[in-house]
Amino acid sequence: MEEESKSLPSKDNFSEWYNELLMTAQIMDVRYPIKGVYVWYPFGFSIRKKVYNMLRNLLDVDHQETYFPMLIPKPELLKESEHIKGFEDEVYWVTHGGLSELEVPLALRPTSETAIYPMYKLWIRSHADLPLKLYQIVNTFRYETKHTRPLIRLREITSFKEAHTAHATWDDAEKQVHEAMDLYSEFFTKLAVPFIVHKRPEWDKFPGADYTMAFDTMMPDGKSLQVGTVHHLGTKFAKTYDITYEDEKGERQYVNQTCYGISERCIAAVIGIHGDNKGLVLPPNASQTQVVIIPIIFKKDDGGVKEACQKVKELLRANDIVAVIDDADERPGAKYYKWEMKGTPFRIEIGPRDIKNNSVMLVRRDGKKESIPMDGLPETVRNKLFEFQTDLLNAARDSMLARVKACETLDEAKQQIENGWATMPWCGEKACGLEMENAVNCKLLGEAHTIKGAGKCPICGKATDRIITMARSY
Ligand SMILES: Nc1ncnc2c1ncn2[C@@H]1O[C@H](COS(=O)(=O)NC(=O)[C@@H](N)CS)[C@@H](O)[C@H]1O
Repeated sequence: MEEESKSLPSKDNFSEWYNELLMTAQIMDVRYPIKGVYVWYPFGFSIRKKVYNMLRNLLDVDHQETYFPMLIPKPELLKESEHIKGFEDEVYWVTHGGLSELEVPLALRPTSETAIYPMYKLWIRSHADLPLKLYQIVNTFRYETKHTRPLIRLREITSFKEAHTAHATWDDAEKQVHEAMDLYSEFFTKLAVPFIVHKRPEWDKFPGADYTMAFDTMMPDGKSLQVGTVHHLGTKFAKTYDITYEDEKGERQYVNQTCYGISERCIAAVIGIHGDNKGLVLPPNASQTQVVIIPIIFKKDDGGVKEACQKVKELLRANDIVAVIDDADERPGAKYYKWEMKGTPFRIEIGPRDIKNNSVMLVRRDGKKESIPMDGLPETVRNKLFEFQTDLLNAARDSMLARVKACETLDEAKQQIENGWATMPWCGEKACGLEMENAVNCKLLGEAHTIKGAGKCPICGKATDRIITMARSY
């Protein structure tokens, strides 16, 4: 495919840089003729594949993967009133089969509670069937009216991982909420994406949920990106869909449920947070290729360089490190540019001098360059890969936390969210919360366990130790 050789705009203009990079690095093609619907380039899809395989491996420890229908009959979708209130203006409808109008309109799943839970009713009979922990990775459809953007706000969400669990008691479901949060923490840590977990305010929780825990990360423009959510659903859906089980005493009880979702926003976060003016910077767990080997040949006789490259590639692959040799007939500099644009974590340069010293030149994507001996090469490279992932995460976390600031007044908060997040005391009343959102023109992300403090609610003046985070959001 034709590589776009255009240079990137500066990352200081994040939105322009982000859009240009998605095309130049061949992640997603935004030219599909439906708003909010985009096309994966094969390279972008290789990132998705790597990232979602990692997510599957984490889930498959104690979940089972399955697949539910995309089409949902209107009566099923409308059953849970709070849920449908939250989604009715986002649902796409299928009204015809060929030339004939359908008797019952069918919704394209915006999320799959209303497709799955009628089946859970049929599948769950006794406490022995619990806990039931299933997930699927599917496309979902939401008629988003806010600004659509590839990987961030799509109308066809192409990589929607949704897990749906059922438990005997509210506490068991609460335990599952925490297990899901631990799994998400591990997943985002492996992607070197820092996050703060906020409990969403009552008025912004998932429609039909008891409460919502959200994983929020900060994009370079200071806006928050909700990259994952975990919802405690209590018995609301169980009562609506009559999902009951027979307990040990033979009595019928409603199940308690949770659901938790991650979409391709996790990839938007990796690209946005770690990328630089030369292109993508991919943590090893997000990149199909971890090391590209570049032969440095000056004259006809390559002095054994080609052979050495082959040996290094085989050595690394034998140790589960994905290495490729770029032996195209191109100047090394042109190769560096190409692989840096694609965000490959490491480059190994091998020239006659390296052969003589029995070493290779290891260049880390962020520029760190060092000569390492051939002896123990795979072990050294593996350690360097892990070091890179840790350095990326620490740098991103430090930069995010440096931009979260405790503010005394709403004016100060308004100023602060121009380029970061503000935290302020909040009495917990919805009226005050909504007034804070209006005054600062932002979203209240909610309260975070990790953010402590005390003060007076800026609206009603009541003393409180509840601290809330405010941010501009995607
Ligand atoms: N239009 C969208 N484009 C891309 N990602 C989205 C979009 N809408 C939501 N998401 C992502 O999908 C995650 C789950 O969506 S959700 O509405 O919060 N939760 C659910 O749908 C629940 N059924 C859990 S799967 C969100 O946390 C967000 O990261």
